[in-house]
Amino acid sequence: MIKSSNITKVFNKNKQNELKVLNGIDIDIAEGEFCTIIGKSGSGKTTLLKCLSGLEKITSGEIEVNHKNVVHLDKKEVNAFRKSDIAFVFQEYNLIDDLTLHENIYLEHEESDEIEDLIDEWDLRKAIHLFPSQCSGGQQQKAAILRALAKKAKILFCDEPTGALDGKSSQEVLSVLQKLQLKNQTTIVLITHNEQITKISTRIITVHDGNKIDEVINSNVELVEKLAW
Ligand SMILES: Nc1ncnc2c1ncn2[C@@H]1O[C@H](COP(=O)(O)OP(=O)(O)OP(=O)(O)O)[C@@H](O)[C@H]1O
Repeated sequence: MIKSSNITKVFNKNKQNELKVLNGIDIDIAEGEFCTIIGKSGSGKTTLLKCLSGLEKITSGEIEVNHKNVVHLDKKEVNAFRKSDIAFVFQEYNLIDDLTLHENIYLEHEESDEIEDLIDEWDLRKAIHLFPSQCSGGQQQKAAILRALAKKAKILFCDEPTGALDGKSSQEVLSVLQKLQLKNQTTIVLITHNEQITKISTRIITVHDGNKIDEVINSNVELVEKLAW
């Protein structure tokens, strides 16, 4: 489903401030997996996620996602791929400032009962017609996750999707992600600093200084509801 071979990423290549951030990473994630990427701040996790999802161009190597080689797509093809194959939850939410949370969530997709139910379950209704600047970080993060879920993509990339959420909200969000994985076979690749999330993952990849230094297949995956948050 998501396969990378020896990918490298160098920012500002051949300039004074050249920075090698990925040093040749191989990844092979099957359909329906819940894969977490962990590692210290600055180790290259976000860059890796952006490269795997086609948001950032790699310097060398190959990436195949959903049977498409995403490295050699032209701009139009990359846009089509991003629109149809994947959804991305950004660490900084990336909501549009002058649209309400509701407008952000349904920017590209029709209103749906599933999303409306989650707006209620996640206690977002009271903020739904406010602009991002009028909302808490947690409310913005929930809206960013709902915008990604509204796409119903087969692959979901999430960069610290519970970073701004308290324990209860984290559990609610992760429970929805786990259901998508278990029932719809959605493939989830998620960056986290939260140890708990590794327990609900099928695969845990550790990145350090741009290298994959560890990979664990978890044969004892827990249900979100069974964990104490
Ligand atoms: N667009 C860019 N231009 C230049 N350098 C960049 C760019 N994006 C990231 N970097 C650098 O790449 C390195 C890795 O950053 P990255 O955001 O991938 O790390 P991370 O592991 O996700 O960190 P965190 O856990 O703090 O989010 C950092 O040194 C960062 O400054």
